[in-house]
Amino acid sequence: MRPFDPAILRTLPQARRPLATLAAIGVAQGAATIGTAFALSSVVVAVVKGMPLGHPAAYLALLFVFRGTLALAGERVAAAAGTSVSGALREQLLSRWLAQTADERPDPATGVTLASQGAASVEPYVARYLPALVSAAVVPVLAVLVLVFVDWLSALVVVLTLPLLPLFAALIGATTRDATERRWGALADLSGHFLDVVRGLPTLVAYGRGDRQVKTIGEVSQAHRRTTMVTLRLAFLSSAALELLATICVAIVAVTVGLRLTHGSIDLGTGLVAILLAPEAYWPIRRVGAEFHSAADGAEALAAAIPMLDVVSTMPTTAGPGTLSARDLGYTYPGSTEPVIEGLDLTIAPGLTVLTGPSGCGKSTLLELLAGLRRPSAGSVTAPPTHLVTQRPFLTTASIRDNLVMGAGRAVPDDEIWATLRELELDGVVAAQRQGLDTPLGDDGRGLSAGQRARLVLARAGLGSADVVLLDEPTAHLDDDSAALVHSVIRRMARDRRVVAVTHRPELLALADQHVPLLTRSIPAGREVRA
Ligand SMILES: Nc1ncnc2c1ncn2[C@@H]1O[C@H](COP(=O)(O)OP(=O)(O)OP(=O)(O)O)[C@@H](O)[C@H]1O
Repeated sequence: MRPFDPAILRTLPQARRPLATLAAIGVAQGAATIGTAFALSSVVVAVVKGMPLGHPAAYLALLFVFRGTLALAGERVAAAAGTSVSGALREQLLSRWLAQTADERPDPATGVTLASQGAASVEPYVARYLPALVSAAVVPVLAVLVLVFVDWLSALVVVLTLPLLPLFAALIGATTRDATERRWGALADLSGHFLDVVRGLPTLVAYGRGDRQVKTIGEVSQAHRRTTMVTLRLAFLSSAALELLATICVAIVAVTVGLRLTHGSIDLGTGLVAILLAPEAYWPIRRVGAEFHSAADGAEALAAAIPMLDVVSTMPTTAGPGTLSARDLGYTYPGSTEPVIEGLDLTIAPGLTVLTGPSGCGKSTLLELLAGLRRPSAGSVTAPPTHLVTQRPFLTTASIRDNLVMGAGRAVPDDEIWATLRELELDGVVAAQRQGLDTPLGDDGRGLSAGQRARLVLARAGLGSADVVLLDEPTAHLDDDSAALVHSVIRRMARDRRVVAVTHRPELLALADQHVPLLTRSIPAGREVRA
């Protein structure tokens, strides 16, 4: 974990301007702090020597107001920068993953952790840690430079003792890095496990296995708690250590100034400026040390996210309008040694093509390869943009209308939507909802039956603009009557598009123009063309 990775400026250009503003504010704060030391010592000297207080007091008041304004501006810019950078990071991660194949994307647990907690933890990194880092780079240098002119002996003490702070901070940082990595891993485990349990909750409860998960989640949470406590302990200890060190260093300056004051080798004003300036040289570095712990998660998340944003991904399918084919296609799942598909040559003719084959032979995998969602391990796929309806189609928490027109890429008039719904006998279901097409759907289409969901995603495919529609078991959840209706819609859809459907239903097979039976380990068992 580096204190600052310049890659953040390249990958997240939104960070450049606020960071430059924060740097400018940091320099101004440093200058104002030095000015305050002079003004304060003038006030004290005036009080001690009975001189007029007016001017020094006015300067001091002005400087306090100026510093307050700078602090307010800094807080505002930092907060805005934190939110905008973490939002931009989340957006870029998601759009990058969407442009990648399923094999290249991180596993769901890592992805969810990085895009949620990871992106959120970048906020304190940008809003608190980076401004502190800028101050630490600017203010001590300014303070020491001024001290050289004011009192070179105090400057020498500061220059000799100051490096101890970053040295200690670096030593503590090295330990923190390992603890943060462990904490990050524990968090990803917890998120992944929680995600799996929430997904499988109905099944677990139905089989009376819910209680076991309570125990497992308890164990994973305890592991996360332990790693978090280690990080917190380190944070408190290191803050205390840096605080102590800085206090000792300031005390050395104060003692030397005090001794010289009693010997009369230095005047009160100079001595006071030296004593007031010395802490300003140490304070910004102490603050970096303190902020470092709350920002460590953000730095870790950025270290994980930036390489993902740098990956340039090309879609595995070559767009060829009017052509949908595979040549010597092979596919092996990552981490597996056994290919699921091997040496597959396939040309999909216009009309309706039905893929059949025993369970597990790779039909769904083949559809994902044709859709460009997976990168072939061997051979190639040539395909125009496709619309894939999977066995577990995606419905989002938006209105029915938004879910329907998601793949259209154009403004779809309501008449067309209702006509498509009517074709699938869904118009009654939607019209019965209080808000009609504007009715919001819950996660995963909650509020609709499995059969209604299957018909809704078919309506979405019908409204879509892709030339090729790939359907994975489109009638698996439907009764015979609904299946017959869906089959006739698919048949009509295949009049002006290429439709490839995976099915176990002989009724759909009977309507096919082309039949591609696949054997185990998807080698075509000879092609059978019906029409
Ligand atoms: N993410 C994955 N990682 C590793 N192996 C996988 C993955 N998904 C599927 N497989 C394996 O690949 C093979 C083909 O799976 P696929 O889902 O393509 O079969 P299918 O023919 O569509 O099956 P079904 O008719 O039961 O839906 C199976 O043996 C399956 O275990």
